[in-house]
Amino acid sequence: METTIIGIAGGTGSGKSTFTNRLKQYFGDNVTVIYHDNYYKPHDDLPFSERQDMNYDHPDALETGLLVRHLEALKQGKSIRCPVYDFTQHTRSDRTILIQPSRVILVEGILILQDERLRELFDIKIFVEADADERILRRVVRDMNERGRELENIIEQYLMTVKPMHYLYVAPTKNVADLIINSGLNDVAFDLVKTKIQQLLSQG
Ligand SMILES: Nc1ncnc2c1ncn2[C@@H]1O[C@H](COP(=O)(O)OP(=O)(O)O)[C@@H](O)[C@H]1O
Ligand SMILES: O=c1ccn([C@@H]2O[C@H](COP(=O)(O)O)[C@@H](O)[C@H]2O)c(=O)[nH]1
Repeated sequence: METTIIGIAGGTGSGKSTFTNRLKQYFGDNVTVIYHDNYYKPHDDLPFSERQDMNYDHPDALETGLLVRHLEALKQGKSIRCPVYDFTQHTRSDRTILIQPSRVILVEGILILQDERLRELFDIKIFVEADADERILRRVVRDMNERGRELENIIEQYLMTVKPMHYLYVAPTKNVADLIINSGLNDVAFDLVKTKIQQLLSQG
């Protein structure tokens, strides 16, 4: 089976999960989704207070080599066990998820287009664009509701690491994207990518 891998990047809060999850909801088991976020390095050897202050927006924070090996295995028709990251604890959980190979694989994450090995594996590279003020506002709401964070901590992390790393490592990757999408809720972009995936699935 041929495999097409689509990378979906964008800054934090840009709407890349929203866009990816909409495709997953539409295609169900015909499409596999892998989140780079699940490949954050584990730090259970450190106390929570130290884990809280780490830079999670630098490429070195992620075990990207493992993701590369997993994508290569999926391309070869092998299943993989994907790690599961726990954002409330800032470390990897004990769980893994069994992921089966499929015709189309979506890979989502802030830094996926920054890594040359991943770029080589992607057949289509998408960047979801959104203004910085909208992204941080969404992140505040999301991190407080879903990731157990407090406002002060979100603001400090944003100014110390998230914002500078975004401009150093994430924003420049817009230039290597095949497609730049204005918002994760963009219906035209959704229809275009949906049609492309339908075409790939019908080719088998
Ligand atoms: N265009 C949009 N308008 C309003 N809210 C949005 C939009 N895109 C995403 N959101 C909301 O913002 C939050 C973060 O979006 P998400 O897709 O998780 O971002 P990312 O995966 O890029 O960090 C979610 O609660 C989502 O529902
Ligand atoms: O332990 C961690 C690991 C990551 N983060 C933050 O997550 C975002 C990336 O996730 P998005 O869903 O794209 O927003 C990244 O900006 C890291 O700062 C974290 O806070 N803690």
